[in-house]
Amino acid sequence: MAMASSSSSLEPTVVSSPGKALVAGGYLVLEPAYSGLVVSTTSRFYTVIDSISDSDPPPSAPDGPIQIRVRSPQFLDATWLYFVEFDGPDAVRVEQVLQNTGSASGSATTNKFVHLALQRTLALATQRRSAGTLQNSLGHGLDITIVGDNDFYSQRAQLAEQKLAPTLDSLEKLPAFNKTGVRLADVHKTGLGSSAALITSLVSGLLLHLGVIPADSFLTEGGTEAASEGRKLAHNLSQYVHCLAQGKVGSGFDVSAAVFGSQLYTRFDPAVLAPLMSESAPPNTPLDAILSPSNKAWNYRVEPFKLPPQTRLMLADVDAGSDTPSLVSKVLKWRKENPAEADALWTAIDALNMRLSRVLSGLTEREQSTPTPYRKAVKYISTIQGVQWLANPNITANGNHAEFKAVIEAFVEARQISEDIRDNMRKMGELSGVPIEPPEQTALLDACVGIAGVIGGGVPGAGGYDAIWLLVCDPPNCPPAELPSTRVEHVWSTYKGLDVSPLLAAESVAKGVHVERLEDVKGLGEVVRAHAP
Ligand SMILES: Nc1ncnc2c1ncn2[C@@H]1O[C@H](COP(=O)(O)OP(=O)(O)OP(=O)(O)O)[C@@H](O)[C@H]1O
Ligand SMILES: C[C@@](O)(CCOP(=O)(O)O)CC(=O)O
Repeated sequence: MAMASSSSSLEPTVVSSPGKALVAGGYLVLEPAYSGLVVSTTSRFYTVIDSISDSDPPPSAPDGPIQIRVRSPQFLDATWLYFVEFDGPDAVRVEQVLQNTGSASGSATTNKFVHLALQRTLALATQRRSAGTLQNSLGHGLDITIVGDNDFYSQRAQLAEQKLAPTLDSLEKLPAFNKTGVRLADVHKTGLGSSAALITSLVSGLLLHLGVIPADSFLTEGGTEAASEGRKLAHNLSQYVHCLAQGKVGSGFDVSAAVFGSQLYTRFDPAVLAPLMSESAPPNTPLDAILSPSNKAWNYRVEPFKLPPQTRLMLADVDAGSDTPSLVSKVLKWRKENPAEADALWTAIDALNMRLSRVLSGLTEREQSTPTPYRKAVKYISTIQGVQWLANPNITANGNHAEFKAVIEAFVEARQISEDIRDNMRKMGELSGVPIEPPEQTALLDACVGIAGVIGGGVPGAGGYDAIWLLVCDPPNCPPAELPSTRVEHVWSTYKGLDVSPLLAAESVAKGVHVERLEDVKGLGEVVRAHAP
């Protein structure tokens, strides 16, 4: 791979990556035999990397150690300072300088996700460039700001403080990168994959800023085949850092979505990371040979996916919360103890998941081949409940032809498949004693899929109590009051039994991690400058 010159310009390096919702394939996607359908979101994580300029030398002596200052301005006590020490030609250490932040608690916090991202990225950088070149790229050091769109963290308290109802309009009124008023350890996350998006944007930004990958690495789009070597390296390194920070090797669908965007994802064999999974690995552990895109052991598969035109993903944060790792361990324990029954169930669910992916992709093809019947069909079904979509015996009258009916039949099939997936995921939960779609979520989802214009829905990822997803018709030029999303919002805002709060996130059409311009991102320049050292 051609080395790029480091971006030692005064311009900051700004990189963003999307959040995610695993709409089909929870638990199955942990095994390479099965795939998961993951939608990347418009809600994104942003990393801004500035070089500490000569005019702003760090507090230590001008020729003191190289420093990396990291800030997360949305949180209290979320500033971390690191010293960078080069131990010989191919080893680098990144040590946190524990400073009294003057916080109420008086104690400095640590952040394993940030620390490991810095440490392992710089280690890889010294193995791809020379320590000397890297030291030049680092200069006095780096000033890094990381922020996530408001969706990643519950905004309930902020809405209540401003006496705003929990609606999409209210969420739009909140400041970008809103302060949470709490420490990271105390924030209510919403399940969009903050750690995966954070690590992907931070690692990708560092690789660019330090010239380890070419400046155009994230211009190409598409899945693994079309992706650049730089994007693939960012993927492998982000997967490694994320697994190390989380202390386990999950399926990696969240990092893959953060890197490549919406996709049908098939995991890599976790054995590829085994040699590196010790946090105490020596600073000069050889990373490049294992993490390089040329290492065929990275046998993940990414098939680009997008939701059908004129439909919209809706996500809700259900204020009940679940502990994903414990759900996963219980399901996998049951699967191990009941292999025959589990295999049959996994096979049935996988068949439904793959059909859902094909039917939704088939609808996109129909919009391209018969745009007018497609758009008329979406407009028609957006006004009536799913159970009535084929009820009209004269559906092909009044100038509507077979293609019109065929589109509606495809939407009916997508609806039926998502209901069948729900049935089987509930069965997985009942058999393993895990609340994957507990009764409270079933009641909420049943109420939602009965709304006119709603295609289907379910519990994303591991399920539990903390979120639901819906796919709804979203015809253009439709009065807001007649949109299915408006009807859904009303049901959510008046729902009794669970506290259901919408997220602004929709499906992102951008393909994963990409470079941003500071001035193009609403509120980002202000939040960076407001917290400049
Ligand atoms: N804005 C941020 N700045 C710094 N670190 C963050 C930020 N947001 C999240 N993190 C890091 O990510 C960790 C959360 O990772 P964890 O794996 O526990 O959750 P997750 O599965 O990514 O959560 P969710 O999917 O709900 O976002 C936090 O403990 C923190 O270390
Ligand atoms: C259960 C699992 O398959 C999905 C977890 O998804 P989520 O974190 O609940 O969005 C675990 C994994 O894929 O790593």
